[in-house]
Amino acid sequence: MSITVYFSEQNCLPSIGVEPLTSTNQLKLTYLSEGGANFVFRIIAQGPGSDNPLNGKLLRLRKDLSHVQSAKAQLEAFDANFRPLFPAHHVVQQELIVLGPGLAEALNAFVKTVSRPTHRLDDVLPLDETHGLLVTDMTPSGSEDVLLQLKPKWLAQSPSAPADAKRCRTCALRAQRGANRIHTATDRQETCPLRLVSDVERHATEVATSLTDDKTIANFLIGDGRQLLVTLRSHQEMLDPLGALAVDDEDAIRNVCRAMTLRDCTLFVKSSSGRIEARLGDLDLKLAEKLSYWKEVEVKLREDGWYLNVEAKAVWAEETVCLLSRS
Ligand SMILES: O=P(O)(O)O[C@@H]1[C@@H](OP(=O)(O)O)[C@H](OP(=O)(O)O)[C@H](O)[C@H](OP(=O)(O)O)[C@H]1OP(=O)(O)O
Ligand SMILES: Nc1ncnc2c1ncn2[C@@H]1O[C@H](COP(=O)(O)OP(=O)(O)OP(=O)(O)O)[C@@H](O)[C@H]1O
Repeated sequence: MSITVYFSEQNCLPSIGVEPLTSTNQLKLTYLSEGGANFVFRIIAQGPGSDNPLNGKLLRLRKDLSHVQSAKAQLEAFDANFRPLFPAHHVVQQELIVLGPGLAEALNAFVKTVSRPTHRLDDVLPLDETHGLLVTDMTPSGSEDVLLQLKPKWLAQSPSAPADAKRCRTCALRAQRGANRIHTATDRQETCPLRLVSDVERHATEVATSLTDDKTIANFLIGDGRQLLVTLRSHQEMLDPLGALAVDDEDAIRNVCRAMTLRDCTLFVKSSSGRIEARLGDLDLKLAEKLSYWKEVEVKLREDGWYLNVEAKAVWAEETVCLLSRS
């Protein structure tokens, strides 16, 4: 299932709409996926061999939800906070695209016809958004291609954790949620981020091979890709050296938001014919409204013994995954 759209350049910006203009390329959009904040569409040329000026890019369009920023604001935040932190080839690139009149209405009708997560069926595109984002397409293109999509999460311990912790922030939260039978996608991976970036090769290798059966990707994670993870870790640490519980001034809060974004971003690793492309995505700046929630999480992890693995007897389980509990 697809929807036909027309591509053109307007004042040096790419543009798509539902009305053909002079010198336009006819393209098709198919629904790829969606999250809590955005819809993601594939962009396909109309016929085999046809020119696709947007080849290698996906269309990411924001949802009509109050917590989601406009495309321009998303791009500004990305440029100001994250683009400078990593080499360009290691980041999912973003650029603006103009949305023509009637496109949002057409896409809202289109997404009603495709198979989507049931809990997101009420989500729609806003009718007054003038722009979308073109992002680097990390989906596998050939049948031999393999994609690993993972959240590296907290690559260093939380500064709010006790010094003698037996669990890192990611493992502590997983244990706490697990006691309530709640498991996020990251929890289900059952990995410890500290082990992934451990200097002890055995730890990093075990985590990498548990994340993927693809040898080229596993070797990348413990080889050339390690530098990217270590850079990510150092930005997480530098932006939040004190922990959410200790911050109160505006600059520090802004940096915690940046650090929390880097602790929740996605690493896409694509292997095509032995070649690796690795990029960090989902670098959408988190908003300061979440600070009280992050503080609350830290207080509970500390007070209820999740960091120290001395949680209440009824829910106690010996920690076996976290680096801090292993030799
Ligand atoms: O609380 P965490 O560390 O599990 O991270 C949340 C993620 O959970 P997961 O990575 O799956 O374990 C969670 O991911 P899912 O929705 O579970 O896919 C969100 O990314 C959440 O951020 P936001 O509320 O959407 O801004 C994330 O919340 P924050 O990073 O803002 O705390
Ligand atoms: N650049 C990309 N390349 C390949 N797949 C992508 C890309 N960007 C997004 N996706 C796919 O689309 C899904 C939803 O996209 P995305 O995570 O950007 O949505 P979101 O609404 O911002 O998510 P969240 O719920 O974290 O706010 C991703 O989980 C991923 O599978």
